[in-house]
Amino acid sequence: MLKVAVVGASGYTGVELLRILHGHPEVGVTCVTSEQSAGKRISDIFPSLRGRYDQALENLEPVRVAEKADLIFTALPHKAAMEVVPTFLKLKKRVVDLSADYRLQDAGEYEKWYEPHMSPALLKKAVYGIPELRREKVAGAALVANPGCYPTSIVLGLAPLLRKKLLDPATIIADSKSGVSGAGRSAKVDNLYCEVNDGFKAYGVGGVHRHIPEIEQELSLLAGEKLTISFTPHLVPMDRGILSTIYARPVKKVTVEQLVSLYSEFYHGEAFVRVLPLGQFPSTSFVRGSNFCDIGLTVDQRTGRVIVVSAIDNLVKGASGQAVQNMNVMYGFPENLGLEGLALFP
Ligand SMILES: NC(=O)C1=CN([C@@H]2O[C@H](COP(=O)(O)OP(=O)(O)OC[C@H]3O[C@@H](n4cnc5c(N)ncnc54)[C@H](OP(=O)(O)O)[C@@H]3O)[C@@H](O)[C@H]2O)C=CC1
Ligand SMILES: CC(=O)N[C@@H](CCC(=O)OP(=O)(O)O)C(=O)O
Repeated sequence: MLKVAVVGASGYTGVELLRILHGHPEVGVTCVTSEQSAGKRISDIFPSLRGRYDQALENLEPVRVAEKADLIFTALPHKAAMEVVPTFLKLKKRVVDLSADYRLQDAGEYEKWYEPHMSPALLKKAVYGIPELRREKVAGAALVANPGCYPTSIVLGLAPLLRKKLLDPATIIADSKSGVSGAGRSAKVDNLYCEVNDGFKAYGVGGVHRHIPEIEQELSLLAGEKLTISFTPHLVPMDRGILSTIYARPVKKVTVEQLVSLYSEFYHGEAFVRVLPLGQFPSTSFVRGSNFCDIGLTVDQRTGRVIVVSAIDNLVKGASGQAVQNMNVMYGFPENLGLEGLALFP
């Protein structure tokens, strides 16, 4: 039995990890932490866990956490994660970090978009964990940087076209919409019911969202050249889900049939990427609660642009499901263990 700790278990991605790990036959959760609710039972905060996870939330004391677990999921805000991850690694524990702290390879970029990095040497050692694209490196990693939710939907959405160098890399526009759980569980006026329930808004407009360097890093690696993108996130009145609509100009004429066959081949054998048949496009409802990324494809006949629509659940393939998928790869478990049975809502 692999002993795991969920650090930040009182947050949305933390409780989603518990939901998923409950169905994982190889894992026992030996430690859960919280900042404000230490001492309370986790099932008092999330009553759906009653009878399954009733243990007390602990304060985050890294050495104590490390004593109790072999693998630690850090489901903390950025900065809080890099305050503890180096200690876990020093104590020879493996870490899947759900925050943004180890996703960028370049400390200067991290400082530009976030703040000065506290353990820049670890940026080179961390593996950006999209298993479909980097399975072997994930398998041997001590520290996996679990990707952001928007980046997951965009990187999986563009990987086949970029690897085959079929896109003009200067023409990519990604327009993404997220449910409100993407902003986390802590109280913020912008996320109150009356602020979000009856409207649909863009935010981070004009190339300022902190996921931009992460998306550009990964797309540039796929393309084999440095590229920039236009990215605009939107907040939608729903709990969960991300839908990204991505536009780009192909370098040569491509048909819809060719696109569907390119993607079907690229993702052949992947448990969690579903390329939809010609003429079909995903909805966030298709992937709700599951670890799937659904992708629909077409070519705009008037402009010649390729259009990719990808849908994920931000808390599952966009966070905790992908984290468990990474864990499965790291420990040699079947990659879909504990993930296959997640609800398929009709
Ligand atoms: N929500 C999403 O869809 C996604 C989130 N992520 C990333 O995953 C991480 C977790 O996100 P999410 O679960 O949404 O966040 P939440 O705000 O819902 O939860 C954060 C958790 O961290 C704890 N915490 C906060 N600050 C500290 C601190 N200084 N020391 C110790 N514990 C602390 C909180 O405890 P308490 O409850 O006591 O405040 C809570 O358990 C973030 O980095 C986020 O950006 C990544 C992909 C998707
Ligand atoms: C709706 C919403 O607010 N979403 C968050 C992204 C959540 C996320 O996954 O970001 P990190 O993992 O990189 O922290 C945002 O736009 O900041």
